[in-house]
Amino acid sequence: MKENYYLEPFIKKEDIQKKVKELGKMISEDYRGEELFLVGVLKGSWIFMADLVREIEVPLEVSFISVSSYVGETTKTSGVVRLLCDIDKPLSNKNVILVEDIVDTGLTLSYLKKLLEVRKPKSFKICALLDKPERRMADIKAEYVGFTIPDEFVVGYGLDYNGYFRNLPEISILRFK
Ligand SMILES: O=P(O)(O)OC[C@H]1O[C@H](OP(=O)(O)OP(=O)(O)O)[C@H](O)[C@@H]1O
Ligand code: HPA
Ligand SMILES: [Mg+2]
Repeated sequence: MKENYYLEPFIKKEDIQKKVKELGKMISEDYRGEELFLVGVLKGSWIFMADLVREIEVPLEVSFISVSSYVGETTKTSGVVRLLCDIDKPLSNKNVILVEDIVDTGLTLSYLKKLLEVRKPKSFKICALLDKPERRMADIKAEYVGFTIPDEFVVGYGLDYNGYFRNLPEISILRFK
């Protein structure tokens, strides 16, 4: 990757951990006595998903779906959501929570909501670590949100730019020089 960028610290590792615990607690209380089927949206949600499931106390299964719309060296969506790999199990009679790293324009989640709701889950909710409401193009809302953030391109904790930075334990704003 070219070195024409710098990272501005934004959300500390400890603050992410605290928020993930809170989300896990909220979800555990809401689904007490029930079972859950969590669907992670690859690749961005994989780290968040791994931490979140360990904070949820109700019995649960995990699956993943892979889609992509931000392709290459860009901070703008292509506007076209591509399904790369589908879930491995039916969703009928499951309490589904779709787990996302970020809701930005909302095009990815709006595509996924339409795709999955026709499979007749018992219930369907969305949990997103980050929400960037200023950029919304589709009418979509997550029921569980970690942090509401301004219109900045962020990386780390699973979020990438051109495939890089997912491994950073904190979330930073990517700025170009
Ligand atoms: O609300 P939107 O504007 O649609 O943006 C959010 C989506 O974009 C990113 O995925 P991306 O297409 O970059 O794939 P990735 O998860 O593999 O990085 C992110 O992980 C969300 O899934
Ligand atoms: O701010 C972002 N960072 C990384 N990936 C993204 N996909 C949508 N918005 C973002
Ligand atoms: Mg991405």
